[in-house]
Amino acid sequence: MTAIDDLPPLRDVIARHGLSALKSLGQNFLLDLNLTSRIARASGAFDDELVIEVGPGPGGLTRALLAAGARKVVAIERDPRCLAALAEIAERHPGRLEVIEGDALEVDIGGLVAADAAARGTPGARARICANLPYNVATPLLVGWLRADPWPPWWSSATLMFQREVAERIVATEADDAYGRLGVLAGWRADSKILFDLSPQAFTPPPKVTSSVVRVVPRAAPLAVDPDRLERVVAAAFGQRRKMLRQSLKPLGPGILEALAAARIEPTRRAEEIDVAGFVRLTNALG
Ligand SMILES: C[S@@+](CC[C@H](N)C(=O)[O-])C[C@H]1O[C@@H](n2cnc3c(N)ncnc32)[C@H](O)[C@@H]1O
Repeated sequence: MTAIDDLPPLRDVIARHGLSALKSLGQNFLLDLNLTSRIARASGAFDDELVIEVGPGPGGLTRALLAAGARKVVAIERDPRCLAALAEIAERHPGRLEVIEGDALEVDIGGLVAADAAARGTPGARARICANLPYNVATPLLVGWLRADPWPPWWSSATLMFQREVAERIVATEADDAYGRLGVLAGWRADSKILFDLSPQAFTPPPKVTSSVVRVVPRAAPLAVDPDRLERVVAAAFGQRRKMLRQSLKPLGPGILEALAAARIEPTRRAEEIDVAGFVRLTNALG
């Protein structure tokens, strides 16, 4: 295993701080520093950007991000047992690691990024997200980041670990079986790509499924539509995905056939056949 810093091996850190993995917190740790370095590098060149990491755990990926040249990492961790291990990393990299104890779903991460930018006199500067996400909150976190307001958002890219099945839903288009609500939201606001897979054995303890690293880059100018209304239309359409749109969209109220015509979509089509631009046209036509 390649040494990326002079901190002790992660297995020793875990043993010393009693960090037995908790299933309830989605804890599957990456202890192979070659792999954490690969994920950190997949985030791209850090230049002078801030990096946001959700769920640093014992700090394997955190160490890789710092070694790869992140100016500063802000890491949000829910498990207080991990704080002492992370403090050792912060001590070794003065001023470059800030650890926030809390639930990433509750923390105002955009506010933290704005505060960092203001303190440096670079208002509007954005952050990269890089994380081996806890699987139980990975999708809600990504959905929140994709729905950020204002847009373009506070993040310039996100390099994230997901279960392979979720990764496929994120990158899916109307040509794919995995296409659904997540694919429409991600396709509307971002460009997403699966970079590589990791087998369960890469993690301690191994999860039941294969994982994928996905890179998500926000679009500068997504098609204009109200996110809440788009979400309502897409939810209705995919709520009955095998039905024709003229049927599945009925709960949205009157005027469905007229809106479908205005959006140039045959009423006999099904949700899984409609691309992102089609859903945007339909939502705007529904008014
Ligand atoms: C899959 S582990 C990844 C740990 C570490 N980054 C690694 O790669 O070895 C997920 C981490 O997220 C933390 N976590 C779980 N839910 C969280 C939440 N809602 N907010 C912040 N951290 C959370 C867990 O305690 C755990 O440390």
